[in-house]
Amino acid sequence: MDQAIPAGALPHHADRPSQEEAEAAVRTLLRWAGEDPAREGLLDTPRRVVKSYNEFFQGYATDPVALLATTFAETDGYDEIVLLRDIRIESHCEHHMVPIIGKCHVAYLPRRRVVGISKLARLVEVYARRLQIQERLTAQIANTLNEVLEPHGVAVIIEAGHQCMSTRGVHKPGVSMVTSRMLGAFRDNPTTRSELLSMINHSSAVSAFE
Ligand SMILES: Nc1nc2c(ncn2[C@@H]2O[C@H](COP(=O)(O)OP(=O)(O)OP(=O)(O)O)[C@@H](O)[C@H]2O)c(=O)[nH]1
Ligand SMILES: [Zn+2]
Repeated sequence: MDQAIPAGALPHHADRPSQEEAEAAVRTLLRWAGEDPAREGLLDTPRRVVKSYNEFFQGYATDPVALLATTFAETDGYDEIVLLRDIRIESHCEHHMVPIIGKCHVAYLPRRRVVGISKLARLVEVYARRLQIQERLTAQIANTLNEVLEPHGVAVIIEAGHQCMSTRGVHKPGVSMVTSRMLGAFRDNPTTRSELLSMINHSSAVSAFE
């Protein structure tokens, strides 16, 4: 698991700045940008920004390991790939604090137990709602799933656009970054890996079942 930010870390520690301090910091940035924080349209902005940050960074308040605590053993021996694909990713880049938007595929090969599928999406959410680089986001999801479920294999693939590359800096819209973390059978067995890739690539039938 990541050394700098352990999966179970809850960085909402005792010296966390108060709501008032966070709002004052937003007023400082508004003044820095050339604005008057006292004008009518901006009076509520610090409160809204802090509320938004609370949502963007919710992931620090949840223990990802605890999310995967409920598992099911009555699977009649199901031991094929379980894949949740096209999970929307909304994260923020830790260098510029601007959005990373994309999608994520999470797969595992169950050993004995399976986890509720919503928990896979929640796991993605917990790590995405932190300041991230895409490589670490990918690795954290895969490592946590691997350590908690101890499956035969785990695969996480993320494709995302980084607004720090499209709306500022190098200004290259339409560029996506693709990262993957393959563990166990997905790493060692080419047949298992290519089965996963064909499952990811076949056209979706989900609208027929929703
Ligand atoms: N590897 C990786 N790099 C990222 C990610 N998100 C942003 N970056 C890059 O992080 C780098 C930060 O580089 P710096 O040179 O310190 O920052 P900067 O001066 O703002 O760089 P520019 O974006 O090139 O203007 C940039 O190259 C970004 O494109 C990510 O998820 N993974
Ligand atoms: Zn960035």
